[in-house]
Amino acid sequence: MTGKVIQLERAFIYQRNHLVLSNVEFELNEGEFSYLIGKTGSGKSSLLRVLYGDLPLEEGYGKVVGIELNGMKVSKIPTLRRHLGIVFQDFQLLLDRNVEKNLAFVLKATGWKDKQQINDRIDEVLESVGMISKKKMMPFRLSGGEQQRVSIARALLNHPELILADEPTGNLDPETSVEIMNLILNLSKERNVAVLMATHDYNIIQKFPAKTFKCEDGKVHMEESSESLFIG
Ligand SMILES: Nc1ncnc2c1ncn2[C@@H]1O[C@H](COP(=O)(O)OP(=O)(O)OP(=O)(O)O)[C@@H](O)[C@H]1O
Repeated sequence: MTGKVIQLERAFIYQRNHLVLSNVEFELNEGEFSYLIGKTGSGKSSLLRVLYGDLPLEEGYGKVVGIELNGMKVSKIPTLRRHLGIVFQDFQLLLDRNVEKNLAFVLKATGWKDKQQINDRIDEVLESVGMISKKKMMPFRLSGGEQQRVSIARALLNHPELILADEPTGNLDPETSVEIMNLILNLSKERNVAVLMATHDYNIIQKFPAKTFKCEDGKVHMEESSESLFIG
C-alpha cells in the first residue's frame, strides 16, 4: 500500500456522453475523513460511482484501495467492493428480510461460508453500531437513524479500508444526523477507515469540520477553509 486509499490523476468522468468532471486530481490518505460537496448536479455522485466501479473511468489514471480502475473488468468489481463500504442516503436495505439476514446476505455474496464465523461477524458489526438488540427486526420497523446504523454495519462487514458515503444524513432529522456523524467519525478513527462523504448538510460540516473537496464548474478542488464553503 502507498498510504493512499484513493488516487485519481487527470481523470475525466462521464455520464454516458456527457462530461461531468474533467482533469480531476484527487487523493485520500489511509484513515482520513473527508467531505465532498457541491451543488446539485455538480458531479458528487458520479465521482463516487467511479470510485466504487459503477461508472467506468474512461480517461486518466485511478486507483482505489490498491485496485486500478482503468480498464477494470466487470469480474474485478466484487473484489473492489469487498475492500470498500458504501453507504447511501436511502439505506438500501433488503426489505423482505430482517437485519441479521440483510448482513448474512452480503457476507455470503462476498464468499463467507462458515456459519459460526458469519454469526460472529454479524454480532460484531451490530455491536459496533449499537444495534445488536435489533438483530431480528425487519427494516421497516426501524427508524431512519436505525436503518442507517444497520447500513453502516453492513458497510463494515468486510473490514473496509474506505467507506464511500453518498449523503448518509440526507433522510435524517438534525439530531439523528449528528448521532450518525458521531458514529461514522468514531468508527473511522477507531478502525483507521478512510471516509469520503458527499453531503449538502452545511450544519454537519460546521459542527464536524474536516478536509473538504468541492465539485464546481466541472472540476474538483480542495477547499482551503471551511469558512469559505458555499453549498448550493
Ligand atoms: N444516468 C445518467 N445519464 C446521463 N446523465 C446523468 C446521469 N446521472 C447523472 N447525470 C448527469 O451528470 C451530472 C452530475 O450528476 P451527479 O448525480 O453526479 O451530481 P450530484 O452532484 O451528485 O448531484 P446531487 O447533489 O443532486 O446528487 C448532472 O448533469 C446529471 O444530470
